[in-house]
Amino acid sequence: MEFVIEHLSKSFEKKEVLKDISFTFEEGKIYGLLGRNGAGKTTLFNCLNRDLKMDNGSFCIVDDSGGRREVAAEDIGYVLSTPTVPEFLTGREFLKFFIDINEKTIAAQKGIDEYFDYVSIEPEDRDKLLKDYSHGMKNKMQMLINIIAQPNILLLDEPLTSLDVVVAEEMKQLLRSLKQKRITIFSTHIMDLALDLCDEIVLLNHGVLEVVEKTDLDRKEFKDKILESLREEDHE
Ligand SMILES: Nc1ncnc2c1ncn2[C@@H]1O[C@H](COP(=O)(O)OP(=O)(O)OP(=O)(O)O)[C@@H](O)[C@H]1O
Repeated sequence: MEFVIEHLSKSFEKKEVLKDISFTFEEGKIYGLLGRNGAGKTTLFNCLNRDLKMDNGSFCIVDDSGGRREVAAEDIGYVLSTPTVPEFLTGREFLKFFIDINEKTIAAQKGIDEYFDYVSIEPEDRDKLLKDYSHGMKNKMQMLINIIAQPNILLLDEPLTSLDVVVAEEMKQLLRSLKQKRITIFSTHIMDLALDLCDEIVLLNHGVLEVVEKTDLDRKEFKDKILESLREEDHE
C-alpha cells in the first residue's frame, strides 16, 4: 500500500500555507514530519483528515496491485496535539462506546481492561470522568482508540509532548510495534524523538514536502542537515 498526495495546496486568505504538496508515503514506515512553527503541519493533517477543504490537489491509496482508490474515513486515524475526548463519559464508557460502534471493523479484540493496561491507565482512573483526566491521560485515550481501530494511515500531531518520559517511551514502543501494515506520519518539534522513532524524516518547508536523505551521515551530520534546511526559510 502507498498513500499518494498529488499537488495539494491550501491558502488562508492571502497566505499560501501548502503550496504544491506531492509525496508518496510507503506502508510499514514511520515518517517524522518536521517544520518550523506555522509551517503548516497541522493544516496538512487537517486537509488529509478532511477537516479542512484543500484548495487544489488530491490524495489516494494505491494498493499492492497498483489499484487506486479514494481514502475512506476509516482509513485515517488522527491523534491531535490537543486531545478531544467526550468529557462527560468515563474512560471505560468511552472505550466501550468506541468498541461497540466499530464492532464490524475492529479485528482482534481485547478486553477493555487489557486495553487500559496497554497504555498504563491505572485501575482507579478507569471509571473516572474524562473531564478529570490529565492532558497526558486524554492523549493516551486518543492514542488508544487509534490503536484499537488500526487505521491504514495514522496521523499523529505532536502526540507525545504532554506524556511523561516513561509513557512517552512506552508509546514509542507501541508505535513501532504497530507500524507494519500501515503508514504512520508523526509531527514533532523534538528532533531526537523524530530521529529515534522515524524511518524517514520529511520536512515541510516553503509549503512543500521533501525527504531529508540520510545516506552515509552520522546522527550529528543528519541533525545539522535538517537544521540547515529548516533555517533556509529565514532567508525568504
Ligand atoms: N483557520 C485558519 N485561518 C487562518 N489561518 C490559519 C488557520 N489555520 C492555520 N492558519 C495559519 O496557517 C499557518 C500554518 O499553521 P499550522 O497550524 O498548520 O502550522 P504548524 O506547522 O502546525 O505549526 P506549529 O508547529 O506551530 O504547531 C500559520 O500561519 C497559521 O496562522
